[in-house]
Amino acid sequence: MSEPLFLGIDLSTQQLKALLIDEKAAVVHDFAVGYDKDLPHYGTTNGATHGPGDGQVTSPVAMWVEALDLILQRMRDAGVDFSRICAVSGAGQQHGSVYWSKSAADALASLDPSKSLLSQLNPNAFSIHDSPIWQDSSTTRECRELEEVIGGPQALADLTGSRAYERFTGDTDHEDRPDDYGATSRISLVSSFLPSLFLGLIAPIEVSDASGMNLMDVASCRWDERFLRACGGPELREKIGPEPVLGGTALGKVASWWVNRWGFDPDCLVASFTGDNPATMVALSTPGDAVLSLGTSTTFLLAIPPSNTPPTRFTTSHLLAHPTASDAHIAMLCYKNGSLAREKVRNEHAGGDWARFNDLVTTAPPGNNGFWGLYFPLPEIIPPNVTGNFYFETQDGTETPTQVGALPATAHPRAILESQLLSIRARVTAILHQDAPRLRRLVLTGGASTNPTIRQLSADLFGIPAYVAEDTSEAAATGGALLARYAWWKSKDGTRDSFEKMRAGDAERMKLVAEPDEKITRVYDGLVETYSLCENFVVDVCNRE
Ligand SMILES: Nc1ncnc2c1ncn2[C@@H]1O[C@H](COP(=O)(O)OP(=O)(O)O)[C@@H](O)[C@H]1O
Ligand SMILES: O=C(CO)[C@@H](O)[C@H](O)COP(=O)(O)O
Repeated sequence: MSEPLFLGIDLSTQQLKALLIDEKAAVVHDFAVGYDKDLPHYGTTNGATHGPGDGQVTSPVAMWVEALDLILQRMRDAGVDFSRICAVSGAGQQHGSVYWSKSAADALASLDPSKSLLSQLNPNAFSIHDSPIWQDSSTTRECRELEEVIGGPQALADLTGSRAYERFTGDTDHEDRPDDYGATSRISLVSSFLPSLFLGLIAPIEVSDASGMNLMDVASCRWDERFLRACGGPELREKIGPEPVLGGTALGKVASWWVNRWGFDPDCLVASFTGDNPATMVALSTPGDAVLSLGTSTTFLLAIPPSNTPPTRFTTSHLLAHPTASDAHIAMLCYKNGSLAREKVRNEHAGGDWARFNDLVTTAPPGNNGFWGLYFPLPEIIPPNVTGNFYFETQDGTETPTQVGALPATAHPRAILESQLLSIRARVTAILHQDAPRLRRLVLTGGASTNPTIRQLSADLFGIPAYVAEDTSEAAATGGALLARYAWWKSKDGTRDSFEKMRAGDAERMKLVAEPDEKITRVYDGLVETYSLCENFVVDVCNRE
């Protein structure tokens, strides 16, 4: 009998990725479909469509379905033996939502193996064809209304783990399309939409990803009627489906479409998928690690172990339920202006070339000769809703920044890296749980984690060694594959429980990529305050406008 494989799918902002691991968690294959490049007929920019309304950002749900059809074809063309896959799970960009029509359940239950998913599901299985995604910032009014009903931002954060954020699913605006909302039978998150396709029925939402909706009580991991009523009226309870489940819960076996079209084993398990950030934690985090995910967004993630002291809820960061441990949590900072803002600086000031960008970073010293740049091409999450580019100088030897109209062209690459990372550093101490072990490693992942200059600057600025996974920068898909393996491992013996026990025999596949230079770390210790002064200035200006 050939060795089992486990499939992890990650539907992230710019690409769909599929990764296969073996029983020892080694990566065997990985595949990707880039939305802009491989599916240009949807006309997305970096996987998204901006507008028509102010701040609205969506992705065509049909594009995601077609990406799945295409990645399966690529896997077959590369010789993947689908019958070896014992379980599938995965990850989805957080907060994005999919709206199933009233005929979706029948369409999913009767998929014809001679036809693609796209041709059978699009358009009729969906009541809304443009799925709101995490880059949306159009729902400020809904957010403030929800906070007011619940008793303010802190009260909402205490209950759901986060104050109301524009991208959070519960705050999505349905008022301007009551007919489409009325025609919706069920609402999935991206992470529950994918397993629905594998199962041939609509899957429940998973607890950690449910924490990004402002609808779930983050302590009990159950939907809360108060939020459901405030966000979607009485019918939202039905549309949202059953209570959330833990990540890696076996939900059933693959539908016959997968067996008959692609040759999956009829016993292949489908496990609950989670959000891409929680899946990244599943793949990478061990106690004492901080994870810095440099995908489209930048996220900084800390595992919060089970504790007698419940984790503090902040209105500036998120608290998520942990996907595999019902009594643990994840603290998260999330920035919208991550890779795309860096790409913009690279294109405008480094000829579109990462090597040139890196040269410019390394020719300037830490502190960038007193040149500061804060870049928010999209309305930011931290600090909330600031937009635009802001430049400062501290040239007179003092730490007080002065706003200036421009920077020397060569100063931008280092300026953006320093300001993005100092924003995180300025907030880390606050979100570290009192029982958390001292941070010993910074684990980097996502597209930009392949960049050696970004690795070194991260290690220097945080003052801890930077690591990456040995065999892939796709941590979310790896976490998904591990959740698949977890569901399969548990299914073999009813006494098996914890995810850590399953991982106990696995080799640790991490490599050290940058050691901090103490002298440079000390320079950055002294720059946190200056960064905060620049940021406060930006917040004041944007709030005045
Ligand atoms: N060498 C590099 N240096 C810096 N950033 C890079 C490099 N290679 C890729 N990236 C960034 O990685 C981003 C994509 O990361 P990825 O993790 O695939 O995103 P997502 O999972 O959100 O779709 C791109 O937007 C690009 O800016
Ligand atoms: O909004 C968030 C987290 O709250 C984002 O991190 C999304 O989950 C998108 O992730 P990437 O595509 O950047 O990995």
